[in-house]
Amino acid sequence: MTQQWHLLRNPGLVPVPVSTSDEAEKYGLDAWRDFPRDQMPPWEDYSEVERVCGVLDGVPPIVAPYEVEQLRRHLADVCEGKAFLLQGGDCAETFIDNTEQHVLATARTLLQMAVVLTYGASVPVVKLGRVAGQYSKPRSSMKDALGLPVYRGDMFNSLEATEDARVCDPQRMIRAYANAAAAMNMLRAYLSGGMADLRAVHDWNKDFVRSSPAGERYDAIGREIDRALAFMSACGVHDEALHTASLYASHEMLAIEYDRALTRVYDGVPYCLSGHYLWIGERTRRLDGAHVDFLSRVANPIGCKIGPSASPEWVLELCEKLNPDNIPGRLTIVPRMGHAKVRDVLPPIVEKVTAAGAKVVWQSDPMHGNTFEAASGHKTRRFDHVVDEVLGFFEVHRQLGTYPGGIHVELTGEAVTECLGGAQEISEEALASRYETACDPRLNTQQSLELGFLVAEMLRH
Ligand SMILES: O=C[C@H](O)[C@H](O)COP(=O)(O)O
Ligand SMILES: C=C(OP(=O)(O)O)C(=O)O
Repeated sequence: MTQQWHLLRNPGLVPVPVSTSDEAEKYGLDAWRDFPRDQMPPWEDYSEVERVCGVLDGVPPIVAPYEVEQLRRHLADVCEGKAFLLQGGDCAETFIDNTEQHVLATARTLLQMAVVLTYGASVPVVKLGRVAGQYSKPRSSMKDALGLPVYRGDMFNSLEATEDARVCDPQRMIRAYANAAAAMNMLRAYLSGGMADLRAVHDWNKDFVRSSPAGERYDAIGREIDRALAFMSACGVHDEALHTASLYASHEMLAIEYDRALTRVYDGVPYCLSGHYLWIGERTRRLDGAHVDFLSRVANPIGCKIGPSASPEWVLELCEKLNPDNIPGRLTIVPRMGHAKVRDVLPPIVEKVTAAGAKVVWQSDPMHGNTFEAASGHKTRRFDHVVDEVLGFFEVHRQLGTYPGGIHVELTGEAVTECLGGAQEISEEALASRYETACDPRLNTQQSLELGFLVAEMLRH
């Protein structure tokens, strides 16, 4: 199917489920079923999966097509160097942590980072949460350290360490849907109801600058933002944009049955409405595979992670497959090379894609190539390595004259101790004190804000 990108002509028109197999065939929405599929959950009874999907086929989706289009247009601005993309949130959202406190803390941290990044980049920052649906995880091994079937995310099984809890249960897709819908509902309400007020967000940042051991370094930017806000207020600028913000929802598109069940056709165009933006991970990006095929059929903006083994030729083929009409904002390429490799591996990829004229957003994921196991057995990352990978990503783009469009980080708005270093100097010994992630280590609030300030400095220079 050729993508039919268009502005939404009638926002009141209702998207409809793909109810007949003829219709699904027309859009190729079930073609993925015939392709090789990595990370396939070991369902015990596929007919139960189909029954659950039958329920999800008829529910109201989590996001609306006009929002998806809005995000795609914002990402087109990123593609053209007129905006910057900030994406972040839990590695793995869990049902138990889907509380107001947890979800709003993530949103608040993203808003705080976005303010300093907006100032550093002097362009709007597009905010994309790993929220309201990040419930599935690709894994490197099928067994965990205890020899149990591995945890695959709350969409599939439970983190609890028993054989029974690790059985993949299709009913969990219904819980994932309900939790995602509740989180999205609450985020919309708070973000349009005062939480995103620029002055309030800046005040939280001032608290951070006051309390951070590295506060002195960030004080200058904090004061400059203060002056800019005072200037705008003196000029009588009271624009709505100063009080509200849009935070879009994203998740890894791993549970294809779930995302397919939440796909609707709107005005002749299929949208996957389980989230605004979906990405394909490093472990499921094969060109002839089910994940790439499914995302090639829906009109959402999408991303693909690429690790150091991705060749320039392969990345170009991926661009042709996922964005045949070369629509700006449709495709984001997310290098996650590791800080020691990014400067060597990324340049030929960016050169090849740029020379071919392929329009993509380049976004750095400085987390996934920098994971290692501490002596205590905790999976961790060093804050310095994270910063260095972003720096390397910026250096590559500066040298090539291309645009470093954004960052994608695993973070939480809570004071966890999962990543080493930062101004708080979290040590290996301290990791155990608040190590709460269900999968990979996240930057805590302070480390996230510190990263925001450091990236703002990079953007200014
Ligand atoms: O978040 C990404 C992956 O799901 C994660 O890094 C896999 O972790 P594992 O290597 O422990 O399976
Ligand atoms: C699995 C993830 O990343 P990657 O595919 O890059 O390992 C992720 O971002 O959750």
